[in-house]
Amino acid sequence: MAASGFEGIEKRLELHFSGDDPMTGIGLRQLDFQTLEEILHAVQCTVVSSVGNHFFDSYVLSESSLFVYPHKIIIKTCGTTQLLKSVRPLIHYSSILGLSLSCCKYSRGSFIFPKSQPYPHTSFEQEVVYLQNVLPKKLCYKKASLMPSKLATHAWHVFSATDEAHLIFMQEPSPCTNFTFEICMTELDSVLAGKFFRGPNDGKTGDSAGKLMTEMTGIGKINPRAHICDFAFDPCGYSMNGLDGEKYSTIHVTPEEGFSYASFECVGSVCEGGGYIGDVLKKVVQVFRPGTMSVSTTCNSREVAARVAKAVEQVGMNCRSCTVDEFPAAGTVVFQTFTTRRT
Ligand SMILES: C[S@+](CC[C@H](N)C(=O)[O-])C[C@H]1O[C@@H](n2cnc3c(N)ncnc32)[C@H](O)[C@@H]1O
Repeated sequence: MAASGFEGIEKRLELHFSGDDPMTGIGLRQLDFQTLEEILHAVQCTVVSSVGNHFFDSYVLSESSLFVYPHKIIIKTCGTTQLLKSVRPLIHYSSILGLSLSCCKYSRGSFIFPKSQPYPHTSFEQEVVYLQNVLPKKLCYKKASLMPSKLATHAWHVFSATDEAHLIFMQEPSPCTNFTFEICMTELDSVLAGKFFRGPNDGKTGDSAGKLMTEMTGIGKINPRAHICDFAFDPCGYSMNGLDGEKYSTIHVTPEEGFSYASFECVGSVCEGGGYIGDVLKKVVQVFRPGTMSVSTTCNSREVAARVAKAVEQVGMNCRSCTVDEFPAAGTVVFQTFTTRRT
């Protein structure tokens, strides 16, 4: 941990691969555990728990989460991890499976302790230069953007790069557009944050203490359909991955006073309807009651972001800013910030 405190803000990397995989159809899921551990070693984190379903494998990490789909990998890490150091080994090991990188998306919020970040994460400029050096030249449609907000300490950093084939594939119309929410919450309600501390010598494992926190905090009710893989750190801290068919969700909590932070991320479909999206957001706000929250929505339609503002305002938060930008292959990113309404 940095001398100042634990850096909860995650870095998030999503890589898409193309290539024929006639033998197995499971693509990247063929990467064995030892290979994944080697890749994570470069990032400076380890696996603490894992579970998979028919569609993907999910891993809770010492610093956040990893999701492995046949042609897509998502790694989210916090603390002082060096997430971008996973790109080179992932390109290498996927090529052995006959897969080649076709799209890269990198995003993160503003670090709480930016001076504690190691290379290549000391600045967004450095991260972008690093990515441009390691990515194959065919990912030539690229863009880096810092999306500001009215809150001086909250900006959203996004980089995306794609090859032509993936760009064309992403532009094909689809009846049910998918979206991704990346939610960052700070200044958590201290009573609610207290539920993510373990008692001294509680006699529980990380798994059993995690299960209890999932139940006691209401996290288990956010998506009752999801199969949850949870883990409680000692003396405090919590991570979970939710698996609902091919959709994942993930929550990470740093409950310490002074730098408390929680994140929620999920994928969904606009066809699920405004009611479902609003219901999920309201439940998330009620689990943590944050002072400040940012919601980054990645989608090909702007309609979802309007539903976000409506739902979050109904649970006592005011929208302070909304920034919109377009990225090749990633689509439209809408970055909204909210603060608790003072009564
Ligand atoms: C890994 S979790 C969740 C990280 C997540 N990005 C977040 O802050 O929302 C981090 C919390 O677990 C605590 N923790 C306890 N032991 C830890 C360990 N061995 N590795 C990482 N975090 C640990 C940290 O102090 C912090 O409160």
